[in-house]
Amino acid sequence: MIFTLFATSLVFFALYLYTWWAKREKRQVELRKIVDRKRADRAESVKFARESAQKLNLDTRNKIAALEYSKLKEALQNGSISCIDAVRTYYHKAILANEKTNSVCMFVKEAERWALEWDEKAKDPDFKKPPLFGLPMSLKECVPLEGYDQTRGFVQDTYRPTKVDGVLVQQLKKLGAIPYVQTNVPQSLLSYNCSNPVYGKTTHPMDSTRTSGGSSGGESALISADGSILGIGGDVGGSIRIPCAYTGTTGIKPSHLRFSHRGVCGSVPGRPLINSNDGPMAQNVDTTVDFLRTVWADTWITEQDPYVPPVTWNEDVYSSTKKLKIGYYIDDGWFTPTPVCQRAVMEAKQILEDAGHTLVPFKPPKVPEVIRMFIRAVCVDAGKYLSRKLMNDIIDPLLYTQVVLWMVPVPVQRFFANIIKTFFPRFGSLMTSLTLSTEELRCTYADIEAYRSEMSNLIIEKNLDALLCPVTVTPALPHVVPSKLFAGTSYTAIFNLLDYAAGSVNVTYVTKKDEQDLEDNYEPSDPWYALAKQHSRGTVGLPIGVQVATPPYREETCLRLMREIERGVTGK
Ligand SMILES: CCCCCC/C=C\CCCCCCCC(=O)NCCO
Repeated sequence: MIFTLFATSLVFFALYLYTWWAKREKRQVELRKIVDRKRADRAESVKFARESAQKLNLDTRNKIAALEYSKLKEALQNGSISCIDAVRTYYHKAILANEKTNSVCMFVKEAERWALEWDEKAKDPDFKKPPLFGLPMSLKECVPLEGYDQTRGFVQDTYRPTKVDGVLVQQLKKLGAIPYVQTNVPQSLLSYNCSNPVYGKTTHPMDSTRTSGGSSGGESALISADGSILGIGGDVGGSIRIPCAYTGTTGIKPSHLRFSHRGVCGSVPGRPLINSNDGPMAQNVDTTVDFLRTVWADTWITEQDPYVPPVTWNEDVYSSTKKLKIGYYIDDGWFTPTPVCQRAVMEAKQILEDAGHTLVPFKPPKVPEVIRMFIRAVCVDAGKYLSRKLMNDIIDPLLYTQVVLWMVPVPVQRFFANIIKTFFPRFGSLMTSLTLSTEELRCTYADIEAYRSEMSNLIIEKNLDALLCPVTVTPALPHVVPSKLFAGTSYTAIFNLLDYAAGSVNVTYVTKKDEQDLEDNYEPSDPWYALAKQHSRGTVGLPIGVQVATPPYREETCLRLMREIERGVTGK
C-alpha cells in the first residue's frame, strides 16, 4: 500500500516536472524567435544610421568628430555646424564604437527628424537656441524614451515601447539635446557586467575579454570608444561609477531626489529606501558639470514632478575656492581593494592636498552590515520579483551565479550560511542578506535609517565636506566574474544606501609594478580575494578611477573635487 502510494506520487511528480519542463522549452523557443526578430530590427537600425551618416561629406564629418564637448556646443550655437550634421557624425562615431564593443541596443531613427526640425527653427533670426541645441546624447536602454523598449535585458519586455518620455528625456528634448542611440545593460540591471539575451554582451574597448562594467556598461563602452560625448546612465549600487572607473570615463550619481523618477522602470519596482538614480556619464568632468548646470538651472523638473525638491544648481558652491576637509579610506574593512585601486586613492589624496585641502583618515562604520542591509533592501522581496521574471525568460549565462542565489529558498540559505560561515565567513554572512519575512525587512529599513543618522553625526562631528575612496576592488574584470563577486560593490553601494552624491573620475592606469604588488602583497585568503587576484592579472594599461562622495544635495562639492582631481591628473 505504502509502496503504491509512493510510486504514484513519484509518477505524478515526474509528470509535473515534465509538464513544467515542456512548457518552459516551448516558451524558450518563442523567446528565441523574439530575440531573432529584435536583432534583425537592431541590424535594420544600424543600417539606417549608416545610410544617414553616409549622407554627410567626409570633411564635415571629420571636422565635427574632432570637436570636444564645449566646442561642439559652441559650433551648434553659432550655427557653424547644423544639428543634422552633428547627429550624422555621431551616428557614424557610434557605429564604429559599436563594432568594437557591441554597446548599442538601437539607434534612434527620429534623431534625424528632430535635428532637421531644430535646423528649420534656427532659420528664423528671432529664434533663441536652447542651451543644448543639437547636442547628440546617448541614453542607457532603461531610460524611458517614447516609442522605444526599456527591456532591461529581458526578452519578455521587448516590443512594449514606452508611451511617454521620462521627465529627464522631456527636459533634454526641450533643451535641444537629441537622443540618438540607446545603450546596453545587463539583464535585470542588478549586475556590474553588461550582457543580456536580447542584445548580447558589451565588451571593454581596451580588452574584449573584459566587461566595460555595468549596469551602465553600454554607456561607458560607447563613451570610452568615442561613440558618444555625453550620455545618461543609472545607478542603484554602482552602475554609473563602476563602468566609469573600468573604462576611464567619468560620471556622477546624484542623490536620489535631484531627478524625477516618474515612469522610470528600475530593476525592482517598489523599493522604498534604495533607489536608482539617473546621472551623466562623459569623457571628462567639465562635460558632466555643464550638463547638470544646465538641467538644474531652474525648477523645471520640480514643476513636472512635485516630489522633486526645488534644488537648483549652486554655482557658488561649485566655484568656491574654500579649502575643504575630506575623509579618505583605502580599505572599508569588508573587501580590501587590489593594490592599484589603493594607489589611485593615495594619488588623488596627494592631488587634493597639493590643492590645499585637508585629508584625514576616515573609516565608514559597519561595512559588512551595510552590504547585507544593501542587498536585502535592494532585492526587497528576497529576489522573488527577479526570479519570476528570469524564469519566464532566457537567462543570461553570465548572470547564473546571482540567479542561483536568488532562487535558493531563503530558509535553505540561512541553514547553509551557518555551515559556510566557518570556512568562508564573508560569504556566510552574505547568505543571510535576503529577507526571510516582512518583519526582518522592516527592521532592516529601521537599521538603514539609523545608519544614515550615524553617518550624519560622524560627518558633522568631524566637520567633513566629502569622502574619497576606491570605486571598486579591481580593474575591469572578465565578463563572468561580476556575478560571482557582487561583494566588490561595497565601495559604491554604501553611497546608495546613504543616498549621497557620488562620482567616479579616472586617476591612473595599471602598471607592471601594480601587477608585481598584486603578486607580492595581496593575500588570496578566501575565494573572493582569490578571484579578485586571479582576474586582476593581465590588466596593465587598464584605467583606474577613484570615488568622491558628498552628503545629499551637495553634488556641486562632489563635482568640484572630481574636477580638481582630474586637473591634477591631466594637467588641464
Ligand atoms: C546571497 C545574496 C544573493 C544576492 C544576489 C545579488 C544581489 C544584488 C547584487 C547587487 C549588485 C549591484 C550592482 C550594481 C547595479 C546597479 O547599480 N544597477 C543600476 C540599476 O539602475
